[in-house]
Amino acid sequence: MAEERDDLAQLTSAEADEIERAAEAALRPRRLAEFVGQRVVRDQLSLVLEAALARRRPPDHVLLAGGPGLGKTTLAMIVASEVGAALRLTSGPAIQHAGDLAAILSSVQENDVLFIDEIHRLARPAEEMLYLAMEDFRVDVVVGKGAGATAIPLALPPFTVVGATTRAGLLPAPLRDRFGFTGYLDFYEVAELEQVLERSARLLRAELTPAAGAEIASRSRGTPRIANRLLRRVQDWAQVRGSGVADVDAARAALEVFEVDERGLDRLDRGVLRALCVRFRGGPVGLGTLAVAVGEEPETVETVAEPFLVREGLIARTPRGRVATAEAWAHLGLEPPAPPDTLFS
Ligand SMILES: Nc1ncnc2c1ncn2[C@@H]1O[C@H](COP(=O)(O)OP(=O)(O)OP(=O)(O)O)[C@@H](O)[C@H]1O
Repeated sequence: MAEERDDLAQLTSAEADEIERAAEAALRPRRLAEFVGQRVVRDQLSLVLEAALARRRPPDHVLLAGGPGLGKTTLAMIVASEVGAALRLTSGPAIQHAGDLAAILSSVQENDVLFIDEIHRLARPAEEMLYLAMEDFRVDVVVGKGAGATAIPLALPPFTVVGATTRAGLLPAPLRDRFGFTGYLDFYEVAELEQVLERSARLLRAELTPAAGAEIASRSRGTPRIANRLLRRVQDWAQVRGSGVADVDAARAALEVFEVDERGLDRLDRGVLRALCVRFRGGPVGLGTLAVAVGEEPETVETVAEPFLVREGLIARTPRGRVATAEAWAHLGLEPPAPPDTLFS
């Protein structure tokens, strides 16, 4: 019975994920000119793509590094559409064995853009196969097993790999070196997120007031995916509980329902801060211990919550671990513990 309930919960969350993905896909900009913000990466990429078009050659391999939801997949799709190429999508975790990658590579067509999400999670043998494919446009297909196995070299047509990673530091240098260009995506400014929201509201036919756009943008953790998601929740609130217009009152009410505070911190962010301050008395504490305390994977805490909390000046990373700043205590409305040497003075 409990198992059945678990299955049901899984199914509904999988369905919910599917709905979120579809909603996200509908809002993706298709051309570089529609892509808001990230001026440096946009300029660099536009140069790489224009040069490739002028030479009538596929663009150099591109690596996109940056936190979740900052636009890596969107940019990969834009690379393909700007050069009129077909896009093929895969991801590091989906490629368990070198054979999986060999199958993908051997079906690549000339000029294709092969997008590999979470490329830092590729298995080592697949990584080595990818170096060769990226550099020499060749893949060695192994036929047979054991002592009788032979590698048959297969020439590949010229194509472009676009890799995406939330953790560029984990990529081995030989793989990083095979990319002709690396674009680093950073958090967005509030004004840029306002532009993202204005465009999304237009596509969703939502009536979003500029003040509500500003309110949502300032609480979106510098991330377009979050801005779009919050917009949909505000639209829900406006339709169900409000006047239909996504105004600033609807925005504030909806964000309260969804537990996004005035600085944009969500449940996970606050959970991390609270654990750090209350349970570990402000730290220093290691990432793994902190992750266990909030019931999350260390990678989730490190890539999703921490970069934003560090940028906001709420957490500091020290060689001995994470520590809460004075601002973190103030944000939670708590008093930091007195330093030990003042206890007896
Ligand atoms: N610069 C941008 N302008 C407009 N919309 C954007 C921009 N960047 C991202 N978005 C929107 O944010 C959503 C998430 O973007 P995307 O899927 O490209 O992020 P990602 O970096 O690939 O995330 P992940 O690492 O989780 O795969 C998309 O729906 C897209 O529409």
